[in-house]
Amino acid sequence: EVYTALAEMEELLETESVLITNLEGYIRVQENKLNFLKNKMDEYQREHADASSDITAYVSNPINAYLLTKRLTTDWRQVENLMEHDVGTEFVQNITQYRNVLKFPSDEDLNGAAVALLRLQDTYQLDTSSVARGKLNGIQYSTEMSSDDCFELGRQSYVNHDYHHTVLWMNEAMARMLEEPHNHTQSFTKAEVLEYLAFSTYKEGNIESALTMTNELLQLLPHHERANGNKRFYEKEIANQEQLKKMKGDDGTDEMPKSDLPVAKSDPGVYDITERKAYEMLCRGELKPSPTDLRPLRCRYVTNNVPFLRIGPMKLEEAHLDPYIVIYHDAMYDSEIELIKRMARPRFRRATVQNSITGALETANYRISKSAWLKTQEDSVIGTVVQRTADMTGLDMDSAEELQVVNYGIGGHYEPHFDFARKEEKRAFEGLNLGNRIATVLFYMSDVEQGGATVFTSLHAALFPKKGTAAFWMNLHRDGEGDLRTRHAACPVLTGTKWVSNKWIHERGQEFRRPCSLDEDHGEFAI
Ligand SMILES: O=C(O)CCC(=O)C(=O)O
Ligand SMILES: [Fe+2]
Repeated sequence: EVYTALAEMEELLETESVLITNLEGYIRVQENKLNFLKNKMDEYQREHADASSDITAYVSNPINAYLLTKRLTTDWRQVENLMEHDVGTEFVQNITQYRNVLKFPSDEDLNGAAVALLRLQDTYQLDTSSVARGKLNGIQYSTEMSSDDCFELGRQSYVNHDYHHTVLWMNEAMARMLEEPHNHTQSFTKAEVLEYLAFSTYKEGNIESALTMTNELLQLLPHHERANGNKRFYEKEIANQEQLKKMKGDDGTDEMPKSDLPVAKSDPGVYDITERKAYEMLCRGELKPSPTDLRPLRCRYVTNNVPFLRIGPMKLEEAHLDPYIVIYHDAMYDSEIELIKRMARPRFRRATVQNSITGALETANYRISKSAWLKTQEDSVIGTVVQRTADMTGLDMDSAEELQVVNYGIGGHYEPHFDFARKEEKRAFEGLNLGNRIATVLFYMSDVEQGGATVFTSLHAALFPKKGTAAFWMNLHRDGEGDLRTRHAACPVLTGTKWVSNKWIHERGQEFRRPCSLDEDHGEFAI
């Protein structure tokens, strides 16, 4: 599928350009054909008018008699042939051939792109009408959605049983339809929107509104069979509910739906929010560290006792103290980034996750991106980057995985996860025999216009991508146990594109560089 990475979406524009040229050609030959026929018709009309003014005189002239006969035989045959001849066949055939060579999105892609847009809408709390007007998080972009686009997004949501978004987008389609009364290319009717709206509103639990909309639909189409059936059903449901209320002696003053969700006891802003909420708030930049959290964080030049770094020390910025998370600046140069992207592009595959029970690699909606692996030996530039990673971390690279290059497409994200394998994930890294993933180095290979932060859901820390920087943290405590506080996620990309590379370093070979210890002391490691 193409929607999972922006790099592949670019190819779709090439496809579109070929299709436009083809359509232009088709329209041109159709126009030529129609122009020819129109000229013929004018000629016939002219002669015919002449003849009609004095029919007897006209046919008594032998030349006219001949010409009339000719017009209705060979000339007319030519017209008929042309009418019959489908000048478009060649162009339609072209399209069929393009399908084999050009990249075309599938229905699955359309669904993926729609779901991604809705995910962005939820995560960044974007209001429907702003999105439809091309405004994302307060920034106005040039694209707007037509009523048809809104309707299609509502329909996709409906197909996915996502009634919440169906209602939002069908309402928007309706509002836009009323604003564009002279739109002749609209592919849907008011009655259709009402049907989607009524049913989804019912599914969302509002039967009264569903009934009102169904009645409105029936005013337009009184014999609509399904709507009539639904109307009876909604009326019966409402009657049943009233009956139930009466039986319970409910006086109607307590209409709030009850919930048996636990009620937060302590500060709800900090402790009782679910991880999902924290994730989304971090992505929106709403959960910021307090000044007391920030005060001890420092920036400095480091040499890590590496001779090479003594000549050119690296810029280190502390992002979190315990667990220690640092950002290295200028960790990857633009020329290296360009080469790495170029090498990765042709090898992109949808990123997979490991099934914790079977150990099998599979795709999942909670990780949407494309990735490729680059070996250290493939190019001296990769070798340089890996050596720099060794210098930055003080860790041995022999046990590290290959460089994983990742590109996120529309709404691409990776929900909260650990990079290390937990005890129950016995089959993780099976066969490697290198131990668990002791550390992560995450290179940012692009700026991201909006969204795309890496967020640590239990630390409430967010790292916003900056091209050329690299984040580094240890995933394991000194006793080898996974550090649960390193749980992190990649927020959906709202606008722009996001490229990162992961270098995952394993336990083997680090015995002397990061000696283990029985206590789970997670003090600063050697850098
Ligand atoms: O892209 C990011 O910001 C984080 C990616 C990540 O956590 C991963 O690939 O394991
Ligand atoms: Fe990760």
